[in-house]
Amino acid sequence: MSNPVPLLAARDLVKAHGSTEALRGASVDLRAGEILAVTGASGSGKSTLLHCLAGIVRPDGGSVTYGGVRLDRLPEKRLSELRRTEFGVVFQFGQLIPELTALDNVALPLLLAGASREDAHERAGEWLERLGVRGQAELRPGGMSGGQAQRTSLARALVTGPKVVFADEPTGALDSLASEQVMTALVHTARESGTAVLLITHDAQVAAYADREVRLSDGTVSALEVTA
Ligand SMILES: Nc1ncnc2c1ncn2[C@@H]1O[C@H](COP(=O)(O)OP(=O)(O)OP(=O)(O)O)[C@@H](O)[C@H]1O
Repeated sequence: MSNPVPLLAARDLVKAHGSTEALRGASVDLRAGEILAVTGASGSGKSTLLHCLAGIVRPDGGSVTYGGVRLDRLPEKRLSELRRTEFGVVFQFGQLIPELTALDNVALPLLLAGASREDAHERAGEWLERLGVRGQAELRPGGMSGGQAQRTSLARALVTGPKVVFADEPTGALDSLASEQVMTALVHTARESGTAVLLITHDAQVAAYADREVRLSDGTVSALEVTA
């Protein structure tokens, strides 16, 4: 393997939601630039694993290490800064801001990071172009198709140049054609920019876009397959 040291590593993660043990000792590695699919039945702990890896929730036990830094031990302020600069996130229902145009949605993370309005809009436009939705730049999310909205969400996740994109069922609400377009755009842009992707899906056709697949079962990683 050219990249033996993982960029992001979870070891023996334990996380409970009330009395439900969502993770019971899950371990997974994500290497720089790789696309990793996390599959498993509903309720097997996929979203909880993503939330722990992305530093959105802290595990009850085990460790999450990113580039040698223990994420699970970082103070909240440093953790949120790291999330903002190193990570991008896409959810099943894009979660774009409904009042803003596609261009403004994608420009927002840059504006929050201190970019000028002109620069943010220029870069946002470039990313919409790369994801094939430049023509929708002035539309609000309500006026777009599901696939266009998801590609806009991908542009927003990628615009800051993250090292990792976390995608939780990004095609879960799309038909198969839109799903294919979103996955093609995600894989192409991630490869081009060297971004690693942790992709949660229950769809085998979507998982087939990944370099590797790990399967969760009852909160532990039960199988590891090389798909490409
Ligand atoms: N906030 C929460 N409060 C209570 N229970 C929760 C919460 N989040 C998750 N759970 C429970 O934890 C377990 C794992 O949930 P998780 O969402 O991580 O699984 P999943 O594999 O992503 O499921 P799905 O494919 O249905 O989204 C499930 O039993 C779920 O009901």
